[in-house]
Amino acid sequence: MGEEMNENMINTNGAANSMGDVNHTAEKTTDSDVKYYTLEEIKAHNMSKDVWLIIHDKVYNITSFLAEHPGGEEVLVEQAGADATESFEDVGHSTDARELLIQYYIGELHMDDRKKGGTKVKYSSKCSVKMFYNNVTPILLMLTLELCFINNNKNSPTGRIHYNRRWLELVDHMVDTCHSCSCCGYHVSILHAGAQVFLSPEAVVASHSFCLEALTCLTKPPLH
Ligand code: HEM
Repeated sequence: MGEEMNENMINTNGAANSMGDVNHTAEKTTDSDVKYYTLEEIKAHNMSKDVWLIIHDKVYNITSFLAEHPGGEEVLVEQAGADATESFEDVGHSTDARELLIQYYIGELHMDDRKKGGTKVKYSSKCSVKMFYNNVTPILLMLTLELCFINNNKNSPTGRIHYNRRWLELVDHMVDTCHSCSCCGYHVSILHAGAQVFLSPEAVVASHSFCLEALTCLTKPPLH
């Protein structure tokens, strides 16, 4: 069975990590009742009606979630009793998916079975390039839009107000869809009109459609 945490063990509770991981243990247990499971114990729960997974050194009993998983039961059963960190992160699960995890949390992977340096997923250069383009492209697009608009409408105050309204809607939308990056928790911040807006790749991707919408809107004559 799981081993109670002793005083010499490192407490991983409450530590915000760079993976955008949800902090479960602080909500579910106190320091003294964190359960530690060995890899051997976890491996035993590898059947389609009994599935435990390790994600970022945390142990989840997801048996009751199998049928609800939007990505299907099969992918979860394939990972049963093992470390699913990499597959979980590869899919690029949303913040909602990460929050869902909380209710299935049962404990921590035993310290002796943890990989040195933690289970940080190494991102391929392809992923970094994708993240760079996801984050930088819409910002450049928005700046270009703004410059074009200022250039074309400098003599039209109504046009400027119209544009500002679109811009604010755009910013609001980004705030609404603010997430930490589903693969590494990375945030990008931009400063606009005194308000700090946090962008994640997901929010940025969402903003693409808004940028295009704004572009369409700006190409129409401003409302008078
Ligand atoms: C046990 C923890 C897991 C939870 C709570 C979870 C939750 C979710 C949720 C809520 C979604 C809907 C999309 C989203 O919100 O991101 C999803 C989609 C998906 N998940 Fe999971 N998931 C888990 C583990 C995994 C694992 C280990 C794999 C891979 C082996 C996986 C593969 C997928 C796939 C392929 C999709 C569909 C993505 C798509 O259609 O865009 N999931 N999951």
